[in-house]
Amino acid sequence: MDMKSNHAIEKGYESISSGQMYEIENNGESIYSMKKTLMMENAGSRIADFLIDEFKENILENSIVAVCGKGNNGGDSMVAIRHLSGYILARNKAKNKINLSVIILCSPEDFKTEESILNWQIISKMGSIRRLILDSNNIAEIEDEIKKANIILDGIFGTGIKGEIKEPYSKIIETINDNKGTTFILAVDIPSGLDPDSGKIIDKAISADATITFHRPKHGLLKNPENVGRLIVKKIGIPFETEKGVV
Ligand SMILES: NC(=O)C1=CN([C@@H]2O[C@H](COP(=O)(O)OP(=O)(O)OC[C@H]3O[C@@H](n4cnc5c(N)ncnc54)[C@H](O)[C@@H]3O)[C@@H](O)[C@H]2O)[C@H](O)CC1
Ligand SMILES: [K+]
Repeated sequence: MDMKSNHAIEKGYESISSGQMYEIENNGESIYSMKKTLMMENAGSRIADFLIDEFKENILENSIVAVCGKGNNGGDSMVAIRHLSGYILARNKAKNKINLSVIILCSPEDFKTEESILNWQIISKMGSIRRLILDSNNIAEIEDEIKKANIILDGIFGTGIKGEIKEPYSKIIETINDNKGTTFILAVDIPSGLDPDSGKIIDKAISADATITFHRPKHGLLKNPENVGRLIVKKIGIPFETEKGVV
């Protein structure tokens, strides 16, 4: 669903707070045994489907770069790249190296959740995907990869953003924004650096062409069209019953 404006809010897509979203996710896992790995898989596949739908055959040639933080926002983005790799390789048999890369702005040991560790393990075994890792690649290489991208997945921060943005995240956000106009910037869940509830820019934030968010929009996404761009909301199979007592 595309939210053209704040008024086109259909039943079941009314916005919620990030706290309510975490409660719903935790209900999904604790009451309905819907592991977060399943939620992440569905989120990542919705991102891939959106890009395939948006770019059609051009997706085969585009350089797509996922810029990942160490939280589950980065995890969603890694899932998306895996789905895109399968789609592109199936159509590009001649090419064994496709134009997909994953940049992780941390060291692999920094991944904490089962779901993001698992998705890094999968990605790190896929020869079709170029990987740049902050603690082994220098910032210039990472910035160069970002500058060459036709499509950037902003997977740096989602609802877990807190306080001042530390380096090198702040610089990377700037580098991504410098590409606006020549690169399609898709924010995963929340434009990184935006407060998910107030929509305020904490100190620096991604200025996205579009934001794809999961389950329901968070309040802040309806308050900052400048950074959010086109808002797409995708359900990811979390049982509706998880909202009982929360929404
Ligand atoms: N809503 C759903 O159903 C699902 C949401 N998913 C995705 O999960 C993220 C939230 O994941 P979480 O790990 O809680 O937070 P982030 O990915 O945003 O991680 C933040 C990460 O960054 C560090 N950090 C926070 N503030 C700063 C800062 N100011 N400077 C530097 N570093 C910072 C912090 O330590 C964390 O590690 C949500 O947005 C969705 O994208 C699920 O994957 C699928 C279901
Ligand atoms: K993001």
